[in-house]
Amino acid sequence: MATMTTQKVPFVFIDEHEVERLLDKRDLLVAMETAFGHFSEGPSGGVVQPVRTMVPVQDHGGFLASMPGYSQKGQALATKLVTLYPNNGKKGLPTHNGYVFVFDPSTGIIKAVVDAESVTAIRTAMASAVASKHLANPKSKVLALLGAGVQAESHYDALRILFDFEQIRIWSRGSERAEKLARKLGPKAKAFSSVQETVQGADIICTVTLATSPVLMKDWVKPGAHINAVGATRPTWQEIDPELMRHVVLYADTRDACNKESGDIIISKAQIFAEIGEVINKTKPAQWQETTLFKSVGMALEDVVATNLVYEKFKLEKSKM
Ligand SMILES: NC(=O)C1=CN([C@@H]2O[C@H](COP(=O)(O)OP(=O)(O)OC[C@H]3O[C@@H](n4cnc5c(N)ncnc54)[C@H](O)[C@@H]3O)[C@@H](O)[C@H]2O)C=CC1
Ligand SMILES: O=C([O-])C1=[NH+]CCC1
Repeated sequence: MATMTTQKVPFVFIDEHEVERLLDKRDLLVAMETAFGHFSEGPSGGVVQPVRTMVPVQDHGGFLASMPGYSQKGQALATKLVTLYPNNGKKGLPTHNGYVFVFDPSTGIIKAVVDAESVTAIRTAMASAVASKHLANPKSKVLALLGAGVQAESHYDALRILFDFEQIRIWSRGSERAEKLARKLGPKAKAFSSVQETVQGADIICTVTLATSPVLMKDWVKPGAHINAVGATRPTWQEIDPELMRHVVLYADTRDACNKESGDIIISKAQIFAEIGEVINKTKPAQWQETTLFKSVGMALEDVVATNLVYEKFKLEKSKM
């Protein structure tokens, strides 16, 4: 065996509690907006992010996703390994599990292993917040959450940074979970038993379910509303009525991934108008007075940006000890 001349620095392990403590949501909002701009700039933006690999684990109804990404301008390199097992919910287990592996881009040496469940919850919601900042009415007062799981709660946490909601309406298949979340979010939140009632008149609608067929219908959506469509990340899965998909001004986290992975886009044949990064770069307009929909399937870049912030904060705290 070859002898090593230097000792590798051991990597740190950062669990979900530390992620929640270290990750400042306002910092993440700014960092993510900047990174989306870099992504949609093309090669000069310095982002490398292939469309992820998804391995179906068919006999167990699950998926393993491998999501590497690099931001040259942010000097951040990471890869997430995450599983999606929709049936885990029925067993009382988390439906998304995994870790983000954070590397030093100058040496390729691993610096940290970070809990992916918490990172995914926070960064996905923050991507929707960035989109809502540009695509929703700034005076939005009524938020509708379809789904009452991890993403429903993190979406409320992220969006309330930007909007002063008067009502938070929650629907979930199985009303118990919606009622539980409504109690947790406080007096402005209320559980509803029908999707139509939940979304009627809502300014911002977030679809954060594990549905595989449409739950949100065109005629129920107020003209000028903004929708963050976050679930249905497989080519045969849908959350949104195809009529609605064709009727909205459609924005995406990334064209390539959404055209490959989003059943809502593939099945409806709806055309993506712009990436959110193009709106940020002002190369495409934010048509926020129209009915808009931001389709996200998830970007490695979001994990790269979020874990870089977590690690830098961790290092800063360590240096002061
Ligand atoms: N776009 C992105 O970047 C990301 C998207 N996701 C997706 O967001 C969605 C929500 O994720 P989590 O909140 O973490 O999941 P979760 O398991 O915590 O919650 C799922 C929610 O969907 C409901 N649900 C389950 N099956 C349903 C069905 N057939 N019809 C209607 N509702 C159903 C559950 O009752 C629950 O309220 C999932 O589709 C997930 O894969 C998750 C992470 C990142
Ligand atoms: O981006 C992501 O981490 C995921 N998108 C769908 C399942 C997990």
